[in-house]
Amino acid sequence: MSVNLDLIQLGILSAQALALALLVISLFAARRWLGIAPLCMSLAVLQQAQALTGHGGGVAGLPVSPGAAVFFTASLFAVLLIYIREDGREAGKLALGLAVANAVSALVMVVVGFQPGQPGALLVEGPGAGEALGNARFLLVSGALLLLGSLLMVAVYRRLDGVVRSPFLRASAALVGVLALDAVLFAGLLMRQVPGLGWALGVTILAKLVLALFFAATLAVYLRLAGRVEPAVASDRLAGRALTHLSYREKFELARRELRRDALTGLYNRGYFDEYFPDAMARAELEERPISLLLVDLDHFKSVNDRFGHAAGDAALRAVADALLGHLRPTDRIFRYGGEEFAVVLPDTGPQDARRVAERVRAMLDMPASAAVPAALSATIGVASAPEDGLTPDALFAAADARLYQGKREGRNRVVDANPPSPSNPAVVLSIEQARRARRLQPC
Ligand SMILES: Nc1nc2c(ncn2[C@@H]2O[C@H](COP(=O)(O)OP(=O)(O)OP(=O)(O)O)[C@@H](O)[C@H]2O)c(=O)[nH]1
Repeated sequence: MSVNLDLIQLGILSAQALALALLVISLFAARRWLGIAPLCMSLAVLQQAQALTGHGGGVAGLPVSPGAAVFFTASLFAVLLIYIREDGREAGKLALGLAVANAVSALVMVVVGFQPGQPGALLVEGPGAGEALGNARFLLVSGALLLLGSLLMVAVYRRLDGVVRSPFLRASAALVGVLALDAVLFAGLLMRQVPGLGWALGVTILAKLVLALFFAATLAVYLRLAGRVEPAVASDRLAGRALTHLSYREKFELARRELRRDALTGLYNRGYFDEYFPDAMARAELEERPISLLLVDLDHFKSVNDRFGHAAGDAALRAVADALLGHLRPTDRIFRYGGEEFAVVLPDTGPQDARRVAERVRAMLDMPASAAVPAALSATIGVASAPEDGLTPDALFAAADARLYQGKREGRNRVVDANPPSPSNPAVVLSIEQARRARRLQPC
């Protein structure tokens, strides 16, 4: 079996996808003035077009017209867009609304379809009872699949939040997964009688994959452009003005991000350290990878405040934060743990490398007075690594803290780690293994 899909049809389909993406984005962007109803109503109307193109035949060799898949994907795209820029509730309302609208349309078609020649038949001018029934069934099924697909798509997108940074990759994964599942379900429900199903299914999945990537790319471009117009994290100066224009979801994201940050330095704060560090350690243990913690404390910082004033002390803390940010890997997390104390989590880093990083940080913070820092600075650093120094966040923190204070006692401006390294003793290595095994056996 072959598909007679020529270049002109491909061109029409691409234009259809582009036009729908632009329509959805324009109506979505205009929601501030028009409300969300025009987008929802337009999508509800497009469901009819989807049923007509889908059920009313299409490309020879394919049981369902690719045009219907474009309409379907555009609806999913709208749900995802609303989820990202508004919230899950609003996205759920749209998906449910479309499923209900489809069910009502299906009912109307059935009623009208069974009254040929009656006044009501004018509503479906043309198709007879059989075709009206087919359309009704198509609408019901696609409404249900849209609802199911939306739930799944949002769940996948949410699951990848914080794991995959690129919105394009997240949206692609969510749309590809849902569309592939949709193709399989659709095949099971509607295409059973069609010969050559497996082959047609393959083509359908491939086409949906291309569609998913197209809509994900459109979404990423829109988010980037919209982000420029309405920055997700507003600057202090803009905050008042921007906040009034942000959606609830954007305000929530902004507040969540702000909650994790220290206001003075912009680094992550102690609250987020308490949330992040146990997770990072659990991940490291699960993947059997090392992880290290540096506790960095500035030396005699009180004298900076005392001699130059609190504002100069603040400027010095900001300079230290910038220096740390500039010298560590993007995967390392830097926290302002307390006043002049910083915590640095180094994933995938064992004791030797952690020592090297700590030495580099210490040398970098051994700063003479300059325009940025009013007095010479230095720092003492305590280093601890898992699994060698312990397998729990508390144990690792306590080890790094004890070494930091040892460094202070021994004269400051130094790095203290386990020296000699803890696992040099085979008994220690054994006890780490035993602790790991015991933890794995514990019920969740
Ligand atoms: N300017 C400024 N100073 C701060 C801030 N937070 C804490 N500090 C100051 O940091 C100083 C910390 O003093 P101490 O805990 O005695 O430690 P230290 O003087 O650095 O001495 P050692 O740690 O023992 O080397 C205090 O003077 C705090 O006021 C802040 O946000 N801004």
